[in-house]
Amino acid sequence: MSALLEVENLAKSYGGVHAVRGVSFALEPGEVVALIGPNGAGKSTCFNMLNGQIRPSAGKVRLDGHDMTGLGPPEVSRLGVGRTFQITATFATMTVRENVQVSLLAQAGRAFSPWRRLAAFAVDRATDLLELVGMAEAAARPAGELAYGDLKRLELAIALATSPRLLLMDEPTAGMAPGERIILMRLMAKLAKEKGIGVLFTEHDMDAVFEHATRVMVLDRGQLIATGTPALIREDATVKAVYLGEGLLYGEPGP
Ligand SMILES: Nc1ncnc2c1ncn2[C@@H]1O[C@H](COP(=O)(O)OP(=O)(O)OP(=O)(O)O)[C@@H](O)[C@H]1O
Repeated sequence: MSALLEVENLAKSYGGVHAVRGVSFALEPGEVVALIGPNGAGKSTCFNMLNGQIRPSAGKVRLDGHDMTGLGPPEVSRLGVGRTFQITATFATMTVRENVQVSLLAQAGRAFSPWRRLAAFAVDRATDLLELVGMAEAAARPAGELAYGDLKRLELAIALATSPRLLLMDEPTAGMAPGERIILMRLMAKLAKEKGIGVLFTEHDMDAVFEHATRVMVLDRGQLIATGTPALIREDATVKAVYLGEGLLYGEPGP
């Protein structure tokens, strides 16, 4: 049986710059996998290839055994790959619920139009999703009024509206207060476990990585240099060497 996500020898070059080279891994339903690495390691390029924003120079990406290499973001999304971004992508003047409804509408293959009555579309489903992320009470508020942590939870509901089997999360806790980070990461882990969603996330906060990832993959200069449990990665000599001086693995300042 094939894994949920299979990545085989994925590569992307820009002229002479090998942003990503020979990256291979698999991800199973319910797994929460962190993709970490120093600045410029190739994390964003990998993500952009997985959701179809960038066409790979070489390699294959399969979802449930179906080749999705080279497909664009709408097709990739329809196949079941959701994504949240480092900079949240919501409509500020719409209510929290309407933001989720727009995503549900798009998922149903219907474009948003001012003539269609958005207010009546899939209200229950939108409310269920907001409940799932703990945002039901804010349903009628304009998204632009939300605190940052709440906005991230709304963004998660928007991504879940596409019924993803694989969720790509780009630095999910960036810019959040420590308490909010814990809430979001626990929610992500719970959703993965309960709904069997595979999660791949990038993160600079190593506490979040070591506490919530079931597996950690380390990229350096475009190549995977280590893969393993958080405990193994924390003690890996090669990984330590890559991060030496950045003080990232243990939250200590560099020399
Ligand atoms: N469009 C592009 N043209 C040329 N080089 C690029 C382009 N996009 C990325 N690169 C290069 O590819 C490498 C990987 O970049 P990428 O943004 O994927 O790294 P990253 O791990 O996401 O970094 P960060 O943690 O800083 O976001 C870098 O050397 C970067 O300069």
